[in-house]
Amino acid sequence: MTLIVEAKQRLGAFFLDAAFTSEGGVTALFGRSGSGKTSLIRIIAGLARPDEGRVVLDGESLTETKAGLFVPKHRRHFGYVFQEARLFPHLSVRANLSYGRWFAPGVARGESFDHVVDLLGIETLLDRSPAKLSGGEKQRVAIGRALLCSPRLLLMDEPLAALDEARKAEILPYLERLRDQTEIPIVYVSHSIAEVARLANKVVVMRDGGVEAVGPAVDILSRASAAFDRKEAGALLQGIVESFDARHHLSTVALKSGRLHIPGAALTPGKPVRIRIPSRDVMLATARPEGLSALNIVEGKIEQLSPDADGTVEIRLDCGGDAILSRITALSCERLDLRPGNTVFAVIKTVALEA
Ligand SMILES: Nc1ncnc2c1ncn2[C@@H]1O[C@H](COP(=O)(O)OP(=O)(O)OP(=O)(O)O)[C@@H](O)[C@H]1O
Repeated sequence: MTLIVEAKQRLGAFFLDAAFTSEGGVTALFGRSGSGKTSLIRIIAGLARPDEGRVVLDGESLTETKAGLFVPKHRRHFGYVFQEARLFPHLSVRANLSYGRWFAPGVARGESFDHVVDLLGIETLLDRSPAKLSGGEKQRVAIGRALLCSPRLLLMDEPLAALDEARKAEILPYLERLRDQTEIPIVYVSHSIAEVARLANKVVVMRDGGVEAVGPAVDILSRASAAFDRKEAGALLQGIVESFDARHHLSTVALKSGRLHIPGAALTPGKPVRIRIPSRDVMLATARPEGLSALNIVEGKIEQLSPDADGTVEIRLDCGGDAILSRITALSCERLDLRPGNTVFAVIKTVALEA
């Protein structure tokens, strides 16, 4: 699967000028509110025509302004999931799901009804009406309906934004299954680092209508960027579960830089996992600390210091090939006399497991 997107469009005072390609999996369009994510996904969907540009899926041009070509939305055979589930209130869940089938092209390979119901865990909801579903359940049904249209591409615009944290946590594993168990490529719009860190293979960072950065999730999310919410910024690392200590409820995950101990869920040894370390939860020490309750202390070399106007500094460490970010005050940075090339010890307070 190859998707090529190039678009220039003037929208009032806003100018969208963005391009990216996707090779399948989940491609996240990530950026702050107003950066142009929805405008770009509307162009991919065929809901809007760019002033200049093209959308090409597997060699087939769907939008090609130079040639005056524009395939309308309903003939693109894409699936859509929006922030609000938009189910038909007068139809049961089953009828809502079956509705999608009407729009599936006759010869489409398609997911079977039973498989989609199973994938999304909605079997017990089939005879209910949408009014009797929670927000998370409605959204799972909306995803099911989109899947049953046998889409060539699934476009998801902030599908979790309207849900509270508990509902988000409930639905994320289903999105992971969707990514891992179907071959449908997904373009996923979000401004949440946690969601993108968990789901995306590739990340396109949008800023002021343009593409600020594009690349594998693990690389992009570990970079300092103005597009990231300060509270959420941090490093994303890839590791393998080594062991689980049932007595202490602690998993050990092997990274390039060593091992991290992660409290909570029992993880299966051998399983690849993604780990996110928020930069504000990483303290630095110039000597290996002793007598500290923190379980995770990693040695690294300072690669880069990026001071901010608010009196803090983001420090990027190279820890044996893994990048770890730390945000500390400019005063601490001065007192410790931190400079590029120095060896330091990162004291990690929290580690979030993303998959
Ligand atoms: N039809 C339009 N006319 C004028 N301005 C527009 C139009 N559509 C979008 N804009 C402007 O373009 C900018 C980008 O909007 P867009 O909805 O693409 O951003 P976004 O990144 O999806 O934001 P959010 O995360 O808040 O949904 C905004 O400043 C918006 O006001």
